[in-house]
Amino acid sequence: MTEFLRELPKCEHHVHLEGTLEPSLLFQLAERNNITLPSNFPASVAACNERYNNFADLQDFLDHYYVGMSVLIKEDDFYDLAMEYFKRAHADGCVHSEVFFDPQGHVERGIPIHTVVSGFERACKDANEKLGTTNKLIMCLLRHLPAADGLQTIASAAPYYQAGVIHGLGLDSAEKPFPPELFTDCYKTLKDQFPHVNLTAHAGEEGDHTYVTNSLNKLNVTRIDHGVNSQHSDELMAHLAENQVMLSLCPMSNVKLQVVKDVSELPIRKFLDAGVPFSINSDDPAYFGGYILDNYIHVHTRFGFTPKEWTKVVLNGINGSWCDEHRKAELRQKLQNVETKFSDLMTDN
Ligand SMILES: Nc1ncnc2[nH]cnc12
Ligand SMILES: [Zn+2]
Repeated sequence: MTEFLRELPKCEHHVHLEGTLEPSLLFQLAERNNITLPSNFPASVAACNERYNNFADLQDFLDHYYVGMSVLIKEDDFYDLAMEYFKRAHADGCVHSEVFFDPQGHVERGIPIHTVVSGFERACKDANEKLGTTNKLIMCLLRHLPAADGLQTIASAAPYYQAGVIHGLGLDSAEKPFPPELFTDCYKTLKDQFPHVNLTAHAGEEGDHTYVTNSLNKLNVTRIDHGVNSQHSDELMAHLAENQVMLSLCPMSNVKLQVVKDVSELPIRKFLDAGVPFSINSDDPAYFGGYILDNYIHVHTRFGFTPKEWTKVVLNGINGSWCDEHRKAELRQKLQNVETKFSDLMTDN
């Protein structure tokens, strides 16, 4: 079954490039860039891994994550970070990734947005040429910063949206007490300027289901990142299913950040049965102990989806991706090839 899960042409829609910073690369970059980490930062790879098993909640993780990213200084650092992720995801059978990054976390440290985007863009191109994967960049706004800061960030990123280098806008960082409606102007401003831009937002991770509803209604997003708390509103569940609004779920993240004690407590079977589309993602894999395939395996061992159910999940991921129709058709063909290869597994319901 693991081989079947590996070979499925998986799409990842929820991964923060800064969250793919493995401790080994973090220390390597700290040395390369002469960065002294704060004295309370874990001093070794082993100490990092121990710390990563003990996040109290989202904020506790974020406090560490923002310090971790301080080792990223040069264009090559951003390139190396993204390229490591693309190689790792490819080894897991991920064929298409839509990746978040947090420019404000770099610009506020004096790193020009151009340095960040150029490094990531070059990695996207190289991954496409060398690995055959397709990749899209989604810029996120940090919701703990004022919307005015978000508007400035949007203005500074306009050339990259114009050039098609950045494809989407997201909203991340501490969810409570920063509800989506604080960023209505930011989303509207970008969408007015670039009507083809794709919109998403983190919602319903720690915030309740109204964060999901308000992201849909006030920000006009077409996708929701996490969204697990949608389960508490029947009306919202029906809306998500009827309008095929995809949730980008991150099972291992939800355990590490204490949203649930175990993946088995997540409403994944409920979403599947209700026809709410979702994809399975790694969020911040360097911090949460697993990349995309590990997340698939965690879900499989808890929910025992049949191969047919898995192909449905993967098909929903392809359909919910922001790649063009030609690429989607290619990915559907890859999925059919896997179904043929594993036809002896596909006989049940
Ligand atoms: N899981 C998460 N939720 C909100 N913001 C994030 N930034 C990185 N990971 C995040
Ligand atoms: Zn996230």
